Amino acid sequence: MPDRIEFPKSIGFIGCGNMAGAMLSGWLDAGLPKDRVTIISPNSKTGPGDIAVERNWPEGRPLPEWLVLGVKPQKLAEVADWVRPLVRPDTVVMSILAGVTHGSLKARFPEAKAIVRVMPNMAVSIGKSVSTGYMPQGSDADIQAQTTALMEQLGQFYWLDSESDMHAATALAGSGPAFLFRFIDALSKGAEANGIAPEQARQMALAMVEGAAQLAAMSEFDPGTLADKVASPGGVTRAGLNVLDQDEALAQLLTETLRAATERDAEMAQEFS
Ligand SMILES: NC(=O)C1=CN([C@@H]2O[C@H](COP(=O)(O)OP(=O)(O)OC[C@H]3O[C@@H](n4cnc5c(N)ncnc54)[C@H](O)[C@@H]3O)[C@@H](O)[C@H]2O)C=CC1
Ligand SMILES: O=C(O)[C@@H]1CCC=N1
Repeated sequence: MPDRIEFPKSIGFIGCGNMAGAMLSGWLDAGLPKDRVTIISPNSKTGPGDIAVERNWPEGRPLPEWLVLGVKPQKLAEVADWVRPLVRPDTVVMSILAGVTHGSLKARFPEAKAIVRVMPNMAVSIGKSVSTGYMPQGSDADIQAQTTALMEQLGQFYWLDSESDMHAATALAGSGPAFLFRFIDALSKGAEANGIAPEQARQMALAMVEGAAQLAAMSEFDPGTLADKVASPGGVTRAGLNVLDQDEALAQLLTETLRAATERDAEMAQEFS
């Protein structure tokens, strides 16, 4: 468990859907007091922790110290015009938007004290994300430290030196859970095809992945070595690994998967910045 931190006195969320909502849940669990949070979003009535969702910044409420941008990248242009007045010289803007560059955010919110990009994943809600962050060199060290502290409440956190690395980091750590969910689904369907009842196949596939991931995380051996430890010569596992390893089928598939996601993130940087 990370140390308990001093949360900002006030945090606003512009958009609080799947991802920003999961971050907020994680922070509430980590001790962020609800009364420091303001959520603005057009659709729902309440957000995580039953916090009321507002349509506009509530009249008379002091502007937030930190403002988390949680809308889709496609919405940024539309949202920026009315969000700009909420951003003052003492506001830190945290963006979770895929692709959208620091420079573009700076151009939209020139008054901000600092702009920080972070790329979380959905496991923030259980404190198990692996997230990355980017701020240009020479950025305010205190803000960087506060960002680290905030993000470490949600799992592991790594700063990237180069913003362009955010593309590959987003593909691996941001999108990665979706790839793994597909993998679990495929394992489950494979077991079904071999006669295991669907619900049991799903539960077994999930439990196996959870156990294997924890074991790999705790092990002194790297995953490649662990795979070989499971496989007896001429045995069951080797027969399966031969399929995955034939012409490096799985390695190639995942390389292509990550390349496609990385390239899309770079494209989005052009489209939405
Ligand atoms: N879903 C994920 O696993 C991850 C998503 N992200 C980023 O998080 C951002 C949000 O993605 P999701 O949470 O998946 O989408 P989402 O659709 O669940 O959330 C977007 C939220 O923005 C709200 N919204 C729409 N128009 C708005 C407006 N004009 N003003 C205020 N709020 C508005 C929506 O009502 C919704 O609650 C994206 O920029 C995405 O790149 C980053 C990492 C992982
Ligand atoms: O799919 C997306 O664009 C976002 C970024 C990473 C996860 N979801």
